[in-house]
Amino acid sequence: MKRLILASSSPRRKELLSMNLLSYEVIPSTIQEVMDPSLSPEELVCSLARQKAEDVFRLHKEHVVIGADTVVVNNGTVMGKPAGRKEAVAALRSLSGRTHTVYTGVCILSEGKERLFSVSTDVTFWELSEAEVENYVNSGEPFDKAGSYGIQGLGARLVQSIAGDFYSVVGLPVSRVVRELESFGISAVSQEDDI
Ligand SMILES: Cc1cn([C@H]2C[C@H](O)[C@@H](COP(=O)(O)OP(=O)(O)OP(=O)(O)O)O2)c(=O)[nH]c1=O
Repeated sequence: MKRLILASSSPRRKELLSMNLLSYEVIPSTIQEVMDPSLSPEELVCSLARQKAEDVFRLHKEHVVIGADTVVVNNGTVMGKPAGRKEAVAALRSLSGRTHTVYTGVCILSEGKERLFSVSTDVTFWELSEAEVENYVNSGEPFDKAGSYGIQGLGARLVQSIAGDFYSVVGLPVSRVVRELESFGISAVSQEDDI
């Protein structure tokens, strides 16, 4: 039977799959993420998701592999994870009082079959004071996250509203993923199994 492999080191993606799927294995990809400026945000996240999935699929062709990538796009600027404190502070200042878009690309691969798609979600931030930005960066939460915030954590208080899939902002549009996985013969946990 085909097993599901999550080609990701993201604890969030792991959690979101755990909430919804019977079993899977985690084998993070080792690709170097390069932000190609000639690509649209949709093309960029799809390309990176595919590179991650392909990297792991190469050695596990008998299974189903899923890769994903998330970026934040604010006023035309594509933001990944911050390189350090300064970049995190600058990113949060630039997001303050504005609406940005979070793009997550997903690639699901099995022998002879591929599904590649992206999901976009608009997120509006409250106007942030300098103290709020400093305190949030001091929490350490921004450093492993695209756009320097985590909507699922302390970052929740920065967010005024969202339009779209919350879980896609967190790193995996899990309801769409579960539906797509059905066509690969991977089914979700039933309510009975869950209780
Ligand atoms: C905007 C946002 C991003 N993120 C996270 C999701 C992703 O883990 C991360 C974006 O970086 P990615 O490069 O997409 O993923 P990753 O490096 O964490 O993991 P891998 O490449 O091994 O799959 O930002 C949140 O957790 N919450 C948020 O609100």
